[in-house]
Amino acid sequence: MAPRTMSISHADPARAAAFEALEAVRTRDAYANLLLPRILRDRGLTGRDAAFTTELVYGTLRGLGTYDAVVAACVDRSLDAVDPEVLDALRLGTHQLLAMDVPPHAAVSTTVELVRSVSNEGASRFANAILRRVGQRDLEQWIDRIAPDPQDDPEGYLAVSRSHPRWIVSALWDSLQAHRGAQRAHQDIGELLAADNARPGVTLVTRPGLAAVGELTGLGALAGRYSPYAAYLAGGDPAALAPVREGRVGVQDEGSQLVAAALAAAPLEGPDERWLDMCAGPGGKAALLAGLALERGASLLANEIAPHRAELVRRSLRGYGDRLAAVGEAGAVGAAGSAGSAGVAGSVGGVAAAPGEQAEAAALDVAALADSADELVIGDALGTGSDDAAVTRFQPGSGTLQVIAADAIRAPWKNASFDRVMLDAPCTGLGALRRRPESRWRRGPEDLERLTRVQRRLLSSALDSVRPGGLVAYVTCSPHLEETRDVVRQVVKARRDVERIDARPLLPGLPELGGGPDVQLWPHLHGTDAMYLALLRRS
Ligand SMILES: C[S@@+](CC[C@H](N)C(=O)[O-])C[C@H]1O[C@@H](n2cnc3c(N)ncnc32)[C@H](O)[C@@H]1O
Repeated sequence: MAPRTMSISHADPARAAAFEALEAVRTRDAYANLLLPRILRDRGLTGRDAAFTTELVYGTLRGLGTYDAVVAACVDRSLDAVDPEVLDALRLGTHQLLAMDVPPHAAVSTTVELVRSVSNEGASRFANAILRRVGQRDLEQWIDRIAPDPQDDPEGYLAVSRSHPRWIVSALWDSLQAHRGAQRAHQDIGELLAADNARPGVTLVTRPGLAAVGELTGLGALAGRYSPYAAYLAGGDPAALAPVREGRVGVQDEGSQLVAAALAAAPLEGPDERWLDMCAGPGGKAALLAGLALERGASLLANEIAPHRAELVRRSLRGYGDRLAAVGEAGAVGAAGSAGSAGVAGSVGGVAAAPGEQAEAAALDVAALADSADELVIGDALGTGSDDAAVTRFQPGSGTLQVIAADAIRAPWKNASFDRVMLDAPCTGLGALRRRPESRWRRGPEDLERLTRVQRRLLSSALDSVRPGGLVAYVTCSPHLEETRDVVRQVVKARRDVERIDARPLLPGLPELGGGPDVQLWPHLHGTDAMYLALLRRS
């Protein structure tokens, strides 16, 4: 990347940074939300320039489907025949012309300059001609002109006008229909897709026992609408807040908070001492569950197949380190020690991240990370072994936390070991498209077969792991019916020991939760990611 950075350094710095990000997303499968802060830092962009670049990158990636259709209508060849670098620049220019408050002459001239610096004089003349055509209409006029007739082809119309791949429009519409009925689905689909295109605000989560929402409202945040642990940050960098740096507060979508809290709140007969988070990386739900477990003297085992993500789980739990050390339990967090064959992630209490690392970890949007490519790691394919020694160090009922790295399909713990199990399964992430602007263009329906096979196996393993009478929460950040309702139905049907629980009363105050027993949250209705929750009891 270094030569490219140098070659465009004389172009407008904010736009050059946006171009660099777009190119990395296209060529290296980079994640914009992880990459952009580094690019901004490297180029010394702050304040308004950083905000401009961020909007340019996120907006362009979200609007890519619409913008490509507009550009395609302006060129006399297929888009495949346009130099990919020139096409990236044209996308950036189109976003400025159609969706940003940038004077048209500035949008065109700066983009032409950018093309000149990354390509040649001919390409810059080409870009100039195309962008002048783009600028002849506003977005609405372009959509009228290029999108299919909404009466003849409603999905095709929405795909172009709301910039989503058609298969995603279709999957989201099916899910809305299943949960809310045909009429509401028809009314809602446009709003849902629009919500995917709006940048979400930053939601904070207070770790129970370590911070309270009042501390955050005192710092200018607004108390969350539904989750008692949530606060909305009005602006600014969450990593700059002391409670975030200290690991007492995290960044987490309110929907993720609600499904974790629902599992903790579900009535349970018998002991309530051993909790398991089966697929815990990077640790957002584990950190909330940890606090809720500790409040009642229960212990949490947080498991994650990928060792580097188990390390993120460990970091997300770091705020509990001192408390646990003070309890002084044998085998408490801190006892797990060195890695076994499965890569035990190590102790929470004993490891202190360097200050820089802490700030970086704090700045990570855990909900965004949950959909990184790693989530498609499939346990059985990797053949990760187990670490029985690590699991036996787990001390139920003594208020301990432990992080291990193992394949939950070949669980290293004994059957019926746990009272409550969270299974936040690897999924397509279609419920969090607003957070990951590029992900809609990366996923394909072909991902589903592999994912649903893993999801079924993980859910069977979760049900084996919980004791009779114990509870399993099956959660995805996707509303796709195949990886939510269908997975649960198939697994429950194949067993005689599972009862479905109505999850709706466990999310008090939330409107429009549908007919149950499962809960599907929606960005356009609840302001959360489209989290799915099914609650199951093993009989
Ligand atoms: C949706 S993410 C979990 C997000 C997490 N619960 C949170 O709130 O931060 C799914 C995780 O499951 C992990 N995973 C995938 N297959 C697994 C397996 N067989 N065993 C354990 N973890 C697995 C992925 O690496 C990924 O970190």
